[in-house]
Amino acid sequence: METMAKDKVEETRELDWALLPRGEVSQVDGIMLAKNVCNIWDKVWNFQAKPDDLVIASYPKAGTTWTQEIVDLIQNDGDIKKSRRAPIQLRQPFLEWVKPTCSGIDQANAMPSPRTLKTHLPVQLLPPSFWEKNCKIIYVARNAKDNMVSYYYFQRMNKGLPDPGSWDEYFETFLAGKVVWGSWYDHVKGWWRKKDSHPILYLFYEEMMKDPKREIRKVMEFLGKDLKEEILDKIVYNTSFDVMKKNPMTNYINEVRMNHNLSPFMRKGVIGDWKNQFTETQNKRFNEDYEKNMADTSLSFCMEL
Ligand SMILES: Nc1ncnc2c1ncn2[C@@H]1O[C@H](COP(=O)(O)O)[C@@H](OP(=O)(O)O)[C@H]1O
Ligand SMILES: CCc1ccc(OS(=O)(=O)O)cc1
Repeated sequence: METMAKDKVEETRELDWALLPRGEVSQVDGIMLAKNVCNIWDKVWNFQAKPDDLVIASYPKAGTTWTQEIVDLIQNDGDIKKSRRAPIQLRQPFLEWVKPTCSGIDQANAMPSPRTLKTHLPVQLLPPSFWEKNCKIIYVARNAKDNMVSYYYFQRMNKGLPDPGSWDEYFETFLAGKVVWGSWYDHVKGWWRKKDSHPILYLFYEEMMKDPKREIRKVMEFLGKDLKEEILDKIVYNTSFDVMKKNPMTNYINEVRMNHNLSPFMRKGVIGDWKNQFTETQNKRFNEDYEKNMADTSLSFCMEL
């Protein structure tokens, strides 16, 4: 009986999701953003940062939630109970996201300091008061191939974003930068340049995978904290893919616009998954495009182990 009821709930959820319309998009200074964000752009742009605000910035699907959970655990001295107090999107408002009931800006304005805020904005669209107040920023970047694959599956399951179409179509859309939050190239390069003149800790998903403790220690030092080795080990464990996948507070489980049956929020969490998705022709075409677009930067990425 109980199982049947559960099945019914699942079925209803699936139906509700199927009937939901896709989020519309528009542009701010040539960058594609959700239309409801563009509609309140003045409010986003004029957001008043405070000097003790911390920003976690990234291109979508680069390891944002992972970094957010690491930061929250460091801020709470590794206390799991405290970090599980609420879903990640309530603990750390998503600056440029608007829901029918609230916006990230309203959430942030209602929050006591010190605040940690998440954004996917390209560097030129970050509200100027973050620069004026000299706020600390953690940026996380991921290699473009895996980032593209992850974003494709996320757009499929998230009705808040445009329908990605087929993989072959999406491959071209992504390379052309015609996705929400703009071109991957401009995003990672723009934030990379900015770190020379602003307190930005620039992290890489691949380095976090290879040596999570080393990267978590970097974050801890950047935040001015000094935690014991055993606390660091606890944070490494609790922010591992397997543990975070089971954590209801890091999986957007109650987000009605996401269909986790189509693709879970914590999908694979590996380096090099692109090899299961790219055709040989696509890989060749990608590499040519990549070389051209990355010729003017010292940034480099690990694409496989
Ligand atoms: N603790 C963790 N370790 C490794 N990867 C993680 C992780 N938590 C989330 N991810 C991966 O990060 C991506 C989501 O990034 P974001 O939080 O920016 O949306 C997903 O990638 P995949 O789709 O490749 O699995 C997700 O699985
Ligand atoms: C539905 C709100 C939402 C949540 C997360 C998003 O991106 S990411 O997972 O942080 O990369 C986008 C929209």
